[in-house]
Amino acid sequence: MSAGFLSDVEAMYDRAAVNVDMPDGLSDKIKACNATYVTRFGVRLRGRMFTFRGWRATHSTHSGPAKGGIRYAPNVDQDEVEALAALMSYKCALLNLPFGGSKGALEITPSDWEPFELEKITRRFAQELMRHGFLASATNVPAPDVGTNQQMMMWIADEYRRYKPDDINAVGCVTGKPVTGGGIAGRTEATGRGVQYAIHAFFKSERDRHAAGFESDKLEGQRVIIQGLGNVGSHAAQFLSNDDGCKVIAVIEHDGVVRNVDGLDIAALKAHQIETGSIMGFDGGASDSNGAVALEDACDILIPAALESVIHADNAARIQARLVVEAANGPVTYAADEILRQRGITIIPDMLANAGGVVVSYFEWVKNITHMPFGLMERRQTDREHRILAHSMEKMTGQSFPSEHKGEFLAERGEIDLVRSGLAEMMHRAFGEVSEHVHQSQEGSVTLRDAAYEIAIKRISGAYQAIGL
Ligand SMILES: NC(=O)c1ccc[n+]([C@@H]2O[C@H](COP(=O)([O-])OP(=O)(O)OC[C@H]3O[C@@H](n4cnc5c(N)ncnc54)[C@H](O)[C@@H]3O)[C@@H](O)[C@H]2O)c1
Repeated sequence: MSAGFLSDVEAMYDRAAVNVDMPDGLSDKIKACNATYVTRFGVRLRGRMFTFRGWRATHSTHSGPAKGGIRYAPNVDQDEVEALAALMSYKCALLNLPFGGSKGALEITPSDWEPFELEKITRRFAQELMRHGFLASATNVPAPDVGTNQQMMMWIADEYRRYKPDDINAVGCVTGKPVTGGGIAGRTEATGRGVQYAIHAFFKSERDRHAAGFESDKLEGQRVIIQGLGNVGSHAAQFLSNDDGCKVIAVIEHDGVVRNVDGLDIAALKAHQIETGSIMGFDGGASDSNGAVALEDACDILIPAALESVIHADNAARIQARLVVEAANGPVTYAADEILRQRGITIIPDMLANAGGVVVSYFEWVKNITHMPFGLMERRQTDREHRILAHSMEKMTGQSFPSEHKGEFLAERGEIDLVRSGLAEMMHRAFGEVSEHVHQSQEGSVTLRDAAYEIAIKRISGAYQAIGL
């Protein structure tokens, strides 16, 4: 829990909402969280009863179902869940996904429990959610977040399926499932992949890149610092170093930081973390138990991918990165956002930077409720497409391109290719819209964050006005 997370999200909303033309009172309606369900349930374990506390907040249902992850952490609270649910509403609206926003949490330290105990607790939590209308493919669809994974999503889907055997869309009640359990290829790494695509889109945009002081559009050699080597952080770090040639010079975890100015081997560091339970002591870099201070190390791109409110009024003045990419939700407080803005440091905001997860969750949900395989698509060229292709081949090769070759132009693409290309397209399109909005506004006064909020608020307001609200 971080004090002020909800009020920070609301302050960011307010700063943008004044620029959106809305009828009186509608702005307050959009900002408010519709409903938050609090549950306390008992589970018999280790010969006694343990009571757990959980939340599921539905921020908006302007478009349905409400979508958002479930977090397992020891220090969660209602404000945190409501802040995260609000961010989900804005993220889905920005990406033009047909979802409202929701988020859930369970107050628990997952590592304190054996897998079979976690299964019992998760299934019991799922029962509470479904009984109270906070779980179903048509109304409320969770996904993984901090402390949860695809196994837990599968337990939730299975529990729901047992409870509602007559719901033909049962498996679509949750996303982020294993592929063999109705999931979709590429979901596990989707948020990290989306972070990479958001950075690609930024570097492709000359005006945004120049405004942040990046001359070249090359990512190769850019010095990156990542906080959090969990699902999102480890995938983003791997993609940026392996595919793009970035140098990940520091990885910060809850118990310290590992640095290497020549760039860390992320796969080896992740293997070390899995084996020992910590990144500390990795022999491919220098470990230091004072992790938080490494956010202030010199670098080009800083990627907080762990928790909210880690860049705040007390350290924002010392951040040296030129670009901050919010892979985590809410890592920059409202006060820090103002300081970074004044210092000319660019932020790719959370609702854009980490939207890859919900985009691919959307693909998974569509696959589940349509009961159609996603991908495995065979597409035959139309005659016209074939003629255009044949003509350009003739021009390129100087050879004639006979029509009997037509049969060779079967395009077959698997699920992972479709997921990746769909994600890339949606991330680039969303970045383009946000960037365009910034540059159509008065230069300097509107940031990428303001623009993202304004676009999202406008869409939600349009949906509410369409039903006469
Ligand atoms: N999983 C998703 O698909 C997804 C989608 C969108 C946004 N997010 C956001 O990304 C962030 C990370 O989520 P995740 O799914 O990777 O969680 P995760 O549990 O897989 O990983 C979080 C990592 O952060 C580390 N950590 C915890 N406290 C820390 C601290 N004080 N300093 C440094 N590291 C610390 C943990 O040890 C862990 O390795 C969260 O803000 C989450 O809401 C996740």
